[in-house]
Amino acid sequence: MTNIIQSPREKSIVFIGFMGVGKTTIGKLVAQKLYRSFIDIDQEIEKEYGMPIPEIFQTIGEKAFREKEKETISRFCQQKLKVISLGGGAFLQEEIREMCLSNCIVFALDISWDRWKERLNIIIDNRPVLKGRSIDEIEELFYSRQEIYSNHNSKLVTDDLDVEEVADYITESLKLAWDLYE
Ligand SMILES: Nc1ncnc2c1ncn2[C@@H]1O[C@H](COP(=O)(O)OP(=O)(O)O)[C@@H](O)[C@H]1O
Ligand SMILES: O=C(O)C1=C[C@@H](OP(=O)(O)O)[C@@H](O)[C@H](O)C1
Ligand SMILES: [Mg+2]
Repeated sequence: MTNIIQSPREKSIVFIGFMGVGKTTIGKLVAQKLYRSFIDIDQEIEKEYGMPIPEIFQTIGEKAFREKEKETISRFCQQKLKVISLGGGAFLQEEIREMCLSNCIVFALDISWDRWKERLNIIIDNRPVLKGRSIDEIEELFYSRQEIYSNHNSKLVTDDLDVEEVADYITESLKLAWDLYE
């Protein structure tokens, strides 16, 4: 896909990373700090179907969800000046990786397995992909997904940072990079 957006300052910012790392929370905060509109791809799909993600998985199945995910990302990643948070499985699709990397600034949020484990209880109910898996299977999934998240323009390990600190760090580093470019 060709890069239709020229100036780095205008490019939309896309957050990627494993489920529960903070893409939705941080994306919303970064959007506020940059005065941009925020798009959460899962929330867009939820609006369209009028039901939460676990019910969408149950009703249409994961394959159809992945198609809808691709179609929704394709629509938003071609727009400029947005902050867009993807679902953690989106980057499994090569077409999604390509369209985001060619049009947007892709920011990976990373976390260690030990820290992530502490978050499992608060996120599992809304993550159908984690349901019914043992902790060992989830650990395997966590590590097997890491390679897809290495396709990024920038990355931050969030282990020792609260959400405000993460959002501030990202906002400031983006502004610095934009100033250097000009
Ligand atoms: N840096 C952080 N420190 C502590 N808790 C966090 C942090 N980032 C996210 N969280 C919490 O983790 C949970 C999952 O965050 P969410 O934004 O939904 O992640 P994702 O969109 O990547 O699945 C939320 O309860 C959120 O408040
Ligand atoms: O990693 C995944 O396969 C998924 C991640 C979820 O988004 P979050 O990463 O925001 O939890 C959501 O898209 C769906 O439950 C599938
Ligand atoms: Mg999310």
